[in-house]
Amino acid sequence: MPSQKKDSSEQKISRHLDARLPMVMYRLPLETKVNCVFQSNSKLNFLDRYNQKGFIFAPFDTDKKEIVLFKADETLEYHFDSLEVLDNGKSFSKKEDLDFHLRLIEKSIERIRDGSLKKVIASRSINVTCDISAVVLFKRLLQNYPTAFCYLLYHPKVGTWLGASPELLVSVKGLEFKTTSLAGTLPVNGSYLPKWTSKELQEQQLVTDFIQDELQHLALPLKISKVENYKAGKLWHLKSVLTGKLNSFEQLKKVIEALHPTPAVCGLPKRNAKEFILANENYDRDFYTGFLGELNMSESNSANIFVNLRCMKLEEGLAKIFVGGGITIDSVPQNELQETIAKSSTMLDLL
Ligand SMILES: C=C(O[C@@H]1C=C(C(=O)O)C=C[C@H]1O)C(=O)O
Repeated sequence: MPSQKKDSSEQKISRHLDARLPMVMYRLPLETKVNCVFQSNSKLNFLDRYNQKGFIFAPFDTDKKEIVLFKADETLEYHFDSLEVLDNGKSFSKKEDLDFHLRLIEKSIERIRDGSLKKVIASRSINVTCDISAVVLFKRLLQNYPTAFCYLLYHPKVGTWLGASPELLVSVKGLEFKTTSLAGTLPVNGSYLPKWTSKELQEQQLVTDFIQDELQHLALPLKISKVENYKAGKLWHLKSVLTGKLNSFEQLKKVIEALHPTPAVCGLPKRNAKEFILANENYDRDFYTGFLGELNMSESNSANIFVNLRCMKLEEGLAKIFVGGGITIDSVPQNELQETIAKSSTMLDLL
């Protein structure tokens, strides 16, 4: 793109951030176009109808906190040039409680053994010192994760969040909709394909079955693809794509309410898993494992909503990174702990 246009985009973004006004920058998977949404006042708006236009940001616990809507008072697009050199020096210090997380995993397995849960996602937060600007971190995200949904958002009443999500919650175009079942994690090992065990295959199947059950109540003719390997940064996941047709765009609300939080980020049965998470994790998930994305931005009756994973919240001199993993009857605690360490590298590699 002509550098003059890019400079003016960057100036606009800096001016908006300096004025402490709400804004979002995001790039859809495999695209180079970066979309910017600027809200012209600092009001905290909440979503009431899914036919509104803007960018939505939902917490994990939608019973306690509402879904934030960034209004698109002004929008701007530019193309990210991946040849920008964005070196990082890697100097940070990390604070995390690995023992607590190991105990949480063990407790999760106990609950699964006693029959009150079938699957639960145990997660944790890691505090890392960070004095890099949010915009620079966002550029590194764009450069490192071309296949992810990358975003940076700021709202004076919500904070600064950024992430590279591998997981589509739901996309709609006209009445056609798509969702994904993503679960099971193994580290990428050179050019070798992942060797899945029954643990990962089963935990991903639980997610697919849940989506199928939930969406059947909405009378959607659902097509389910074969399970495939899906690479997200340095991790492999198992993924199926589920597609169907809505009766009307208004059904999107019901679809999202039926799906969120899926057993990829919460567990089964949904209510017991959520209660277990809220009672036993030692931090507030806030917007991690919530969902976010564009609503009616490119055309009417369209949406591209992702699960808020591989993300962090920036605070004064600090990055809070959030990571979790699915625990099932076959989980080995040390392996599950290692999985969260591997997942944390998606954000740590930027610092
Ligand atoms: C919960 C996270 O990831 C989710 C859990 C996965 C798993 O348990 O294998 C895989 C992908 C995501 O659905 C996370 O990245 O924090």
